[in-house]
Amino acid sequence: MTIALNKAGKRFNRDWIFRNLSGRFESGNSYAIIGANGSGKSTFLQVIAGALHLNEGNCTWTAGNPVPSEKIYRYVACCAPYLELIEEMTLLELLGFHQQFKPFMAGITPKKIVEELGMQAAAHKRIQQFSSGMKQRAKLAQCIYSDTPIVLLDEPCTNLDRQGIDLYYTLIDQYCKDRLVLVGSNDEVEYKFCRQQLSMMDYKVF
Ligand SMILES: Nc1ncnc2c1ncn2[C@@H]1O[C@H](COP(=O)(O)OP(=O)(O)OP(=O)(O)O)[C@@H](O)[C@H]1O
Repeated sequence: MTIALNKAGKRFNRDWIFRNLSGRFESGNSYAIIGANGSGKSTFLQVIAGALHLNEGNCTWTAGNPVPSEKIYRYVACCAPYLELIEEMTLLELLGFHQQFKPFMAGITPKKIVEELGMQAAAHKRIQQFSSGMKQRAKLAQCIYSDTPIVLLDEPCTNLDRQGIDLYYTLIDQYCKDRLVLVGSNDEVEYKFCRQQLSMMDYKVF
C-alpha cells in the first residue's frame, strides 16, 4: 500500500491548514505526524483517510492498483478522539458489531481481543460505565485489530496509564509491522517507535 501526496493543500474557508505538502507513505513503515495544537495533524489524517478533500494538489492511494478516494475507507482503520463508541453496547457487543462492517484480522475474535486487553471483567459491561482509559483501550482495539493495511492513530494514548501505554506498544509491535501506520501526536510517548516524522509546521503559509 502506498499513499502519495503531491503539492497537497487544505484550507478551511480562507485559512490554509497546510500547503505544498508532498510525500510518500508506504506499508511496513510508521510515520509520526507532529506539530502544535491546531497545526493540522487531525486534518491531515482525515485527508489520508479520504474523509476530507484537498483544495489543491492531490493524494493517491495504491494497493497494487489505484484505489479511488471514495473506496479508501475500506483500507483504513482509525482511532481518534472525535470518534465515538456506542455507549449502550457492552464491550463484546461493540466488538461483535464492529466486525460486521470492518472484519478483524484472521484468527481474531471479540473474545480473544477482550482477553488480550486484559478486560475480561468488563466484557459484559456497557461502554457508558467504562472509565476514560477503558474506553481508549476499546477504541485502540477496534482500530488495531481491524484487517486493514492502513492504521491511523490520532492521539492514541489519550487517558492511558502506564499499563495502557505498554499495551499500546505491544499491540503496535504484534499487529502493525507490515502495515502503514501514521500517528498524529505531539507527545513522543505516542510515536517513539515511528521511524519517520512529518512536521505540520513545515507546511504553513505565513
Ligand atoms: N471542520 C472545520 N472547519 C473549520 N476549521 C477547522 C475544521 N476542522 C479543523 N479546523 C481548524 O483547522 C486547524 C487544524 O485543526 P486540527 O484539529 O487538524 O489540528 P491538530 O494539530 O490535530 O490539533 P490538536 O493537537 O489540538 O488535536 C485548527 O485551526 C482548527 O480550528
